[in-house]
Amino acid sequence: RDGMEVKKLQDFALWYTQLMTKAELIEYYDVAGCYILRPWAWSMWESVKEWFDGEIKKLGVENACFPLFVSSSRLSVEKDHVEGFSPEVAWVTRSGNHDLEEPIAIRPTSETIMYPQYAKWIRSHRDLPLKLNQWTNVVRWEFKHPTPFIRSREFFWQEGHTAFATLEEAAAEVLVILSLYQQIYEYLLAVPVIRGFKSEGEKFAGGLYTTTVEAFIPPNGRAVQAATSHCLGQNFGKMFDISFDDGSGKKQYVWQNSWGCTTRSLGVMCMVHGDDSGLVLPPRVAPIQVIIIPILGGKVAETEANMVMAKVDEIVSALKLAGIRVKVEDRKDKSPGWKFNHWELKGVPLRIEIGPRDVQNEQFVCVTRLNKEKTTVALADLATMIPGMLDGIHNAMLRGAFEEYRSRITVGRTWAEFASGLEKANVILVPWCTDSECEESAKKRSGAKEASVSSSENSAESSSDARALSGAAKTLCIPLEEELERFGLPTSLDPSDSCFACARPATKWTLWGRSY
Ligand SMILES: O=C1CCCN[C@@H]1CCCn1cnc2cc(F)c(F)cc2c1=O
Ligand SMILES: [Mg+2]
Repeated sequence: RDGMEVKKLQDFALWYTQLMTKAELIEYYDVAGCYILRPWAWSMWESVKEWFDGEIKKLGVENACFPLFVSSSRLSVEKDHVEGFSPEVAWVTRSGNHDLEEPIAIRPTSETIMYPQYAKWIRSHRDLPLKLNQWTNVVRWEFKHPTPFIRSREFFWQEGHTAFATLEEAAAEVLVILSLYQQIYEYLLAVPVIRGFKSEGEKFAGGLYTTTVEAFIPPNGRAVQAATSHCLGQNFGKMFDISFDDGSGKKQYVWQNSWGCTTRSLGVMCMVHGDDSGLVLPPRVAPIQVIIIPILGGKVAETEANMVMAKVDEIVSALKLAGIRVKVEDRKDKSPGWKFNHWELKGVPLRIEIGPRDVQNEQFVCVTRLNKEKTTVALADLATMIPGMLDGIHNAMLRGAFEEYRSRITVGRTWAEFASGLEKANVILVPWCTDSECEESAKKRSGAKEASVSSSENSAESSSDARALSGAAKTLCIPLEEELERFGLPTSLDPSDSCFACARPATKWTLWGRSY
């Protein structure tokens, strides 16, 4: 009953929701769209947070904590910043059985909470740059199909909010943060992502431009925005009068950025790496990296059992000394077979099996979760072998996912090639004019009945899941040139190249696809 009951490519949505509870990451909750994050999940968020927090502190970013609540008048300071989002705002209207004078919103993001204070703190160029971040939870009352980690009404994230005297400084930081996000995914989670710019139609409307890291979910061929780093320009400076004396007595508005990465990152990792036996965890965030299972079958004499457990204790201390997160699975009421399945379901990267004969031979058996490969290792080599094996597992996971992502990118130049890429549930790199009208009509045209029906036929997306997620394609990003090179994709466009969707001249290679 405890193992996975559905295969990943058989019904991907069902596989994922089952995986969430069977791997003890999540418990479902009686408020729709909200989930309990159990220790196995929270520990991985803590690993992401520990690494990223260390990196932004190297950049001089300081953490702070602003209030959870925002008054209605404060929230709606700028119409177009909030009006499109207002259906998502959750409100507190009562305390006890008394209505509040004025309803109070729960923060969906913190610009309107932080920036009036920025205006008070920033007066002179000497007050710049101001670089604050906060690790918080936010609430957005989404109506789309909730999915653990991927889309929930409450989620955890960090939100960075920085202010500079010049656009050059802001523009540089946007890309530095974007590369840190790429490292969260590739260095910590072994998930390949493509860095790029959002189109005018997909960017954060309150900002100047938006950069993004886009991940890919092979089973249903959908892309997912994995983190975002916006250059806000002087828009919020003008909105909140965040200005400074530039030293010559002249008043200047600040140039700002804001950037965020959420617990969605954990869902993306589970989707990309999980298999029919359960989670496959990247070693750098695995709460347990090595599980030791002593093999003390019934017939083993007590003296032998004591000998094995003594050796197990030595192994544990050697691994802990090497900084490895290790646990001994020595429950008496579970069989070895049950234990193998359980820790495979939990996704622990390495399993060590050791019985009396292994101890006599001064060796142990090591099983790699990723490919179930068994190797016999000499006990003497333990402390040097294990860290290297874990790095090897990470690199193999990243390489495998990278090759899979690359294999699902169709390069097209015409609408027909674009549509056939969509039909294969791929993402498509096409020459595009970057015109917003063209984007809107191409989105509609791609969502037309015939195009969307076939997507569920060619991917593990069940029909119910296909309904929950739209069949239309949209722009995902305009990849950075170095990303096109890294993926072995075309980088240059001829002046004669026309847009895949309209007659205008194409100006940018652009990634399109269905997305979450
Ligand atoms: O995406 C980020 C990174 C972290 C800081 N914020 C930016 C922009 C957030 C864009 N956004 C996104 N969602 C929102 C939902 C709301 F209900 C609402 F009132 C406002 C927003 C909203 O401004
Ligand atoms: Mg949203």
